Amino acid sequence: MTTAKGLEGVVATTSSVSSIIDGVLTYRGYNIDDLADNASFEEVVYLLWNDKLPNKEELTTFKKELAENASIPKEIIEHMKSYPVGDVHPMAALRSAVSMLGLFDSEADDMSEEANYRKAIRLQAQLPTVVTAFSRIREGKEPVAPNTELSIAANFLYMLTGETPDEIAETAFNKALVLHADHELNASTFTGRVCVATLSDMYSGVTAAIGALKGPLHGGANERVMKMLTEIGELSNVESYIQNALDNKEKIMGFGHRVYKTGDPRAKHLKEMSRKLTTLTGQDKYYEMSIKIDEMITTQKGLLPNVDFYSASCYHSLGIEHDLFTPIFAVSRVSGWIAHILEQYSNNRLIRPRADYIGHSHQKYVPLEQR
Ligand SMILES: CC(=O)SCCNC(=O)CCNC(=O)[C@H](O)C(C)(C)COP(=O)(O)OP(=O)(O)OC[C@H]1O[C@@H](n2cnc3c(N)ncnc32)[C@H](O)[C@@H]1OP(=O)(O)O
Ligand SMILES: O=C([O-])CC(=O)C(=O)O
Repeated sequence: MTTAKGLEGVVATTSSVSSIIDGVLTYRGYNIDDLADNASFEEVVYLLWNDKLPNKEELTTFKKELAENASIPKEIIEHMKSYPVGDVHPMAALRSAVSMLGLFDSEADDMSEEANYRKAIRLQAQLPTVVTAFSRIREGKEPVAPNTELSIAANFLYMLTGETPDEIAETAFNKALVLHADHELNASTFTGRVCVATLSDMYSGVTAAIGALKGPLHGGANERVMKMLTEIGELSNVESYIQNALDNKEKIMGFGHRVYKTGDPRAKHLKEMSRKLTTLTGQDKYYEMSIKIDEMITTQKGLLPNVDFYSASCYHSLGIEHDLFTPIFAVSRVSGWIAHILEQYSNNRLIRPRADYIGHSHQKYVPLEQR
């Protein structure tokens, strides 16, 4: 048996959802650069699930289906109100609420293709509502009901603040959602696929994936990037802060990637968005600090920024609480998780690798009273 620590380089499945080939990311064969510059998030979700871009009529119907399914059961809102104030991370709240959504879905265990598609719509539509409702509840405010006239991007910001966002904010947020939607066999997607490969239900798969995304080596890195920028505080502090972290062999959040060694193609879009948004909102110091960190890490470690690095200053400029950054990742990535879950169901085999046993052997059982 050969072992690959962290399954590095192991090809665990075939997939036609997204690809990373020679550093180029595509969703269903469409280059991410084209999608980021031109597509709505809803178009991308449709593409991921249906293997084709929607025409106008299909998109209108799809958006309507999503809008009509965005409300969440009042019991889930009441449940969120009972969480210990100040102690609950929004990713933990999201993980619990998504699991709970399954309790209120009478089709949760219906594994037919039709029921799975209806659940996909409900999950995609409801995740933004859960995240924004939790954010308001912990601030002592009532959740804002989804507005069926708005796009997913605009609706998220609307439900968060109670105000319809301007075009700049909506466009930027839409682009961020497009860029985060799918990413081949990343850790959370793999987790979701492992879960449903036992023929477990979609809610279990998405709940498991949320748990995997939460970690700082994966989706949780974007919140940590902002923590680092906040701790640094000023451009003049970057050098000593980063040098100290590197000397102490600490990992710098938002840098490095298991697959990309010549750069994450999403980062340039987020870098430009960060430049624009920080300038517009008078927060340019966060962009300047990010550029300086980027230069230092690239020069000293040869590591490049990943999707989580510049997204942090983007979301900060949009006035979003820092611990909501990873839940926002989930609001987008649920589209990719679902595409992979549907692909797994359509050609399933249990995922069960082996472990190379390195523990004790030939141990002799000693009765309790003799130990
Ligand atoms: C959406 C996403 O999930 S993108 C990734 C988000 N995560 C982060 O930004 C967290 C910071 N980055 C990392 O921890 C890593 O680069 C990962 C987890 C993304 C990829 O890791 P792997 O491919 O497993 O590389 P691994 O962690 O083994 O690192 C290899 C070497 O590079 C170093 N390294 C990797 N990333 C970093 C970093 N961000 N800062 C400093 N050193 C780093 C490691 O310390 C290690 O050095 P060593 O060989 O001297 O021990
Ligand atoms: O692919 C990965 O390992 C992590 C990543 O960038 C993502 O999930 O977007």
